[in-house]
Amino acid sequence: MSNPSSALPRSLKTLALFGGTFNPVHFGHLRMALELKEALGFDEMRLLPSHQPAHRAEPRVSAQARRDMLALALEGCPELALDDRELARDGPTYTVDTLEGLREELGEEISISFCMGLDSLLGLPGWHRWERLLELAHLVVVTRPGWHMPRDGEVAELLARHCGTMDDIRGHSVGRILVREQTLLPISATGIRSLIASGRSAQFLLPERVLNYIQIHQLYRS
Ligand SMILES: Nc1ncnc2c1ncn2[C@@H]1O[C@H](COP(=O)(O)OP(=O)(O)OP(=O)(O)O)[C@@H](O)[C@H]1O
Ligand SMILES: O=C(O)c1ccc[n+]([C@@H]2O[C@H](COP(=O)([O-])O)[C@@H](O)[C@H]2O)c1
Repeated sequence: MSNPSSALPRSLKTLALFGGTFNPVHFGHLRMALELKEALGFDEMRLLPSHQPAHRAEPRVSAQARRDMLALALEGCPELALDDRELARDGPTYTVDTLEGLREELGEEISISFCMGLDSLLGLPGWHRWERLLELAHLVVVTRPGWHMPRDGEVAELLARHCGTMDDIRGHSVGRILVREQTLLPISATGIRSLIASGRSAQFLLPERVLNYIQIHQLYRS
């Protein structure tokens, strides 16, 4: 007699990572991570601050301070975790290195998803060894207002080849791209930095504890 459980689709443990400069972390990031975790049912969602962002000028605020603000923001939120492994590596922070390290640590029998806004996906062909990324993880992409799915080019081809569902992500450890429409809060770290630099208030855009940290350490003042 056949085993009925053999007909069930495979279901792996699912880990999601949401990487960013987080300079500073704000409610847009936090809501995006929490909503993704709840809506897609990831077992774990980690926020991953980058050390020396590969593709932009080095932030004036240290990686340690950006990490500390993230830790403050996550206090009292057991749904989201901090993963500060990128801070331990010198040189430019490349996602491919992080994912290779995670694979070495966790093995092949776990589904890993790297989450990003659509703006980040459009820049993917500029990422270091970008073609390797889908051999190490899935990508979960959240559409952002003002940004449109490409109709042609490398990213459009990538989407067509790897497009998948949450069932695919649970059933495979790597290789799918899930695109999700989600309402994002219209908040940006650039906007917050410029408010503070011009002496205005950034209250209600980011957690109070993070704002206090910014005030105590006099960050982002012009
Ligand atoms: N308001 C937002 N809601 C959801 N996701 C966001 C929001 N802003 C940025 N993201 C996403 O968060 C990730 C990290 O972004 P980042 O740390 O650069 O934040 P940012 O606010 O865009 O910063 P900056 O204004 O300095 O570029 C990226 O994948 C980006 O698409
Ligand atoms: O690996 C790369 O080449 C690469 C290039 C650009 C961005 N990333 C990653 O994408 C995430 C979002 O980056 P950012 O700068 O928009 O906050 C963050 O985890 C970065 O390390 C990675």
